[in-house]
Amino acid sequence: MSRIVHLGLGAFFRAHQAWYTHAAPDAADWGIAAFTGRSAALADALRAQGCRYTLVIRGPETDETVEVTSISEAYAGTDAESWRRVWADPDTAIATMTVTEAAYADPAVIARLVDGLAARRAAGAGPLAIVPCDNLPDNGDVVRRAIQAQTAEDPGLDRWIAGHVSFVSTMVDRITPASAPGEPVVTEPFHEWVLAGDFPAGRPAWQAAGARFVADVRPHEQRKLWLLNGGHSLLAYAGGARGHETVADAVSDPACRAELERWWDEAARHLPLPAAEVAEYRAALLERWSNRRIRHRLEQIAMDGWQKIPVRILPVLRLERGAGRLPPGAVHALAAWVRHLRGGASSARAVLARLDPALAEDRDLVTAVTAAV
Ligand SMILES: NC(=O)c1ccc[n+]([C@@H]2O[C@H](COP(=O)([O-])OP(=O)(O)OC[C@H]3O[C@@H](n4cnc5c(N)ncnc54)[C@H](O)[C@@H]3O)[C@@H](O)[C@H]2O)c1
Ligand SMILES: O=P(O)(O)OC[C@@H](O)[C@@H](O)[C@H](O)[C@H](O)CO
Repeated sequence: MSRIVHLGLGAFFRAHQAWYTHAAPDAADWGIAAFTGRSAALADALRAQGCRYTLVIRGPETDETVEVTSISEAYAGTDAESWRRVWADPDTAIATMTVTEAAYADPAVIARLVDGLAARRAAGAGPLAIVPCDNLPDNGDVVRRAIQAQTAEDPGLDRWIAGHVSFVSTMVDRITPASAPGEPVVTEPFHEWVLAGDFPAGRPAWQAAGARFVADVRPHEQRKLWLLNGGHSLLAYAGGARGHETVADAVSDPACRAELERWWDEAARHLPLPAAEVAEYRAALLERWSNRRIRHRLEQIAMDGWQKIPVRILPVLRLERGAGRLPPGAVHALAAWVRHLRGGASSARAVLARLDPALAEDRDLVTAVTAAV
C-alpha cells in the first residue's frame, strides 16, 4: 500500500525522506509511490530491485549499510495515469517533492501537482499535505502560491485546495552526492528534518527517526541555508577556481577557509539564534565537510547559481548593506560566482542586475565585487 506520493526520485529523496519513513516505527503502514522527474531509467532500475535499494551511510571511518524498503511503487514521471491514480486514492495522505530549486519556477512541474490535485478532488478522496523538501525558504508557501497562480481561473479547484490541502514548510539536511541509477546511494550519518504545518490525513511517526515538528521553520531554515548552503556555494565557486574538486578539498585550503569564516561571521550576525548554538553548528559543519570519504563534488553544488545565490547569500547581503556595511564575505562569494560565470558576457553589474536591479544600482557594491573578481 502507498500512502505517500513523491515527485523527484533523486539521490537526496532516497537518503532522506524515504530513509525517515523506513526508520519510522509505523513504516509498514506508509508505502511511498515515487515518480521520477521525467526519465524511466531510475524507476525501471528500482522496480527491477523490488523497489528496495541500498543506502550507504558513510562516516569518516566506517560505512553502515541499510536496505531501505519504504518505496512501494516506482514510476516514470511521464506516467500520468499512475500519477492521477495515486493522487485520487483516499489512502494517499501526503505528497512530497525533491525536484531542485530551479524546478519551482517551471510551470510544468506545478501543473503536475495541479493535475494530481484535480484528480483527487474529482475522486472525493479528501484532504492531504503537500511537503516540498527542496532548499528554498518557506518552501510550503512557495508551492502554495505557485499552485494558486495556476488555479486562479478555476475557482472551484482553488476553493477545494484552500479547504483540503495543507502546505508544510520544511528544512531538510543530509549531504548526499549524486549517484547513478542502479548504484547505491551514499550519504553522511548526519540528518535533520524540521517541519511546520498540518498533516490533515496523518503522517508517519517521523519524529521517532529524529524529525522535529515546529511552529516556525524559519530560524532553522536560515541557519541551514545561510551557513551550510551559503558556505557550500562559496566553496564551490572559490574552491573550484583554486582547482579543488570536492568540499573536503576546498575546506582544507586555508584561503577558502578564511573566506568561509568571514561569510559565516556576517551571516551569524543576522541569525535569530543563541551565539552558542551558531558556534556549535559551525563546528559541526567543519567536521561534516572534512569527511573525505564523502566525495561531494563542487561542480554539482555550483550548478543553478541563479536559483541558489538569491536564497543563500542575498538575504545576508541585503541586511548588511541595510546596516551600512560592505561585507567582505558576501562580496567574495559574489565575486567568486561572477568569476565562475565569466567566459560569457557577464560582468559584476550584469550579474547583480539579474539578481536584483536595486543591487546593480549600489555603486559601492558593484565596485567592490568587480575589484574582487
Ligand atoms: N543532495 C543533497 O545533499 C540535498 C540535501 C538537501 C536538500 N536537497 C534538495 O534536493 C534536491 C535534489 O537533490 P538530489 O541530490 O536528489 O538531486 P538529483 O539530481 O539526484 O535528483 C533531482 C531530482 O529532481 C528531478 N527534477 C529535476 N528537474 C525537474 C523538473 N523540472 N521537473 C520534475 N522533476 C525534476 C529529477 O528528475 C530528479 O529526480 C536539491 O536540488 C535540493 O533542493 C538535496
Ligand atoms: O542540492 P543542491 O543542488 O540544492 O545544493 C547543493 C548542496 O549545497 C546541498 O545539496 C547540500 O549538500 C544539502 O543541502 C545538505 O543538506
